Amino acid sequence: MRKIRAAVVGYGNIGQYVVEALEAAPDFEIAGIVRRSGAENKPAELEAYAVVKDIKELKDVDVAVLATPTRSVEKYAKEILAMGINTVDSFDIHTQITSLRRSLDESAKAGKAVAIISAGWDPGSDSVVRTLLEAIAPKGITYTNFGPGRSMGHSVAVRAIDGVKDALSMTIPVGTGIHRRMVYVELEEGADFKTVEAAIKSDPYFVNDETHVKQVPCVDDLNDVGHGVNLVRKGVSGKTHNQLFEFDMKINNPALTAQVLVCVARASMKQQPGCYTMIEVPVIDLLCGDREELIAHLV
Ligand SMILES: NC(=O)C1=CN([C@@H]2O[C@H](COP(=O)(O)OP(=O)(O)OC[C@H]3O[C@@H](n4cnc5c(N)ncnc54)[C@H](OP(=O)(O)O)[C@@H]3O)[C@@H](O)[C@H]2O)C=CC1
Ligand SMILES: N[C@@H](CCCC(=O)C(=O)O)C(=O)O
Repeated sequence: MRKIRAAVVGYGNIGQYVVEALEAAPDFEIAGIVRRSGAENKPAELEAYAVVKDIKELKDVDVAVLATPTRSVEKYAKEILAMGINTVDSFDIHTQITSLRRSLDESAKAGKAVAIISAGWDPGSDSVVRTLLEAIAPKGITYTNFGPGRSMGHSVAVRAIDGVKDALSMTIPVGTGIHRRMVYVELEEGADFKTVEAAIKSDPYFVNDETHVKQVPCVDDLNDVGHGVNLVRKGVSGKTHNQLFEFDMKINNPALTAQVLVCVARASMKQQPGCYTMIEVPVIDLLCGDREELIAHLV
């Protein structure tokens, strides 16, 4: 069996776990890792791999796993799709997903490649669960309650603000799909706390939620990448009320996000050119193995 050759773009929290998930997958091999600094200060665990500044320096890449900040996804995806290489990402600004999908659909078709976007756990695997629950109880309400836990996306958005050395954004569930954001910031020398606090509260990641910003001497002393979700739908199947479904998980956030990225990287190899979200991809395509055996085992 020819293995799928994957490149990992960005070696932060998610990127490190993507490398591990690719190493554990029987049908993948790592073509290399793309970093802004290239091979400079190459981490010991990447010794066996090519670490480069530009994906063009890697050979025969089938799919690029974008483990970059969400706000950099579109730029990287457009460049890579134009080379005819598939891309997968975990873009998580929910209100911008349809416009990213339209934009990357054009790029993917032009490059004769496939993009699967917003494929982490939320958006991502939770989106598939929400879709299934809505299909089996078409009328009703779904509540997605996160945490408590570290939101990587919110923490990345805060770290990008001028004057912030490190940040941790904790998502606290207050019930019925409403969340409080507790943001812990370590500031650069001379940075003004009030200016940073105002920038955080006006960022689209935070603007609609109750947000508290606290200055701390060392974010690393507080850091815990655990997270989770309690997703509940109560609704109506046919004309029958009171159908109640619940999906619950407690997870290591970057490890789960990375595993979802790897399974959609596999699925990208089986789609026609274009851009897809996870709910548009046949779930069997996420799995490795013989189709009939999977059906016999899972159906
Ligand atoms: N949908 C979902 O469920 C989830 C989505 N996510 C998304 O994953 C994204 C990445 O999270 P995380 O791994 O914690 O982020 P990190 O900041 O730890 O890693 C991102 C990496 O991308 C590279 N990079 C490329 N361009 C930039 C840039 N302009 N600024 C900073 N880094 C850049 C860097 O790697 P290098 O130095 O090697 O170039 C950096 O380390 C988040 O933005 C979040 O939205 C995360 C969890 C769940
Ligand atoms: N996109 C999140 C994962 C889902 C949880 C969430 O959205 C949140 O904590 O706000 C993340 O980046 O960690």
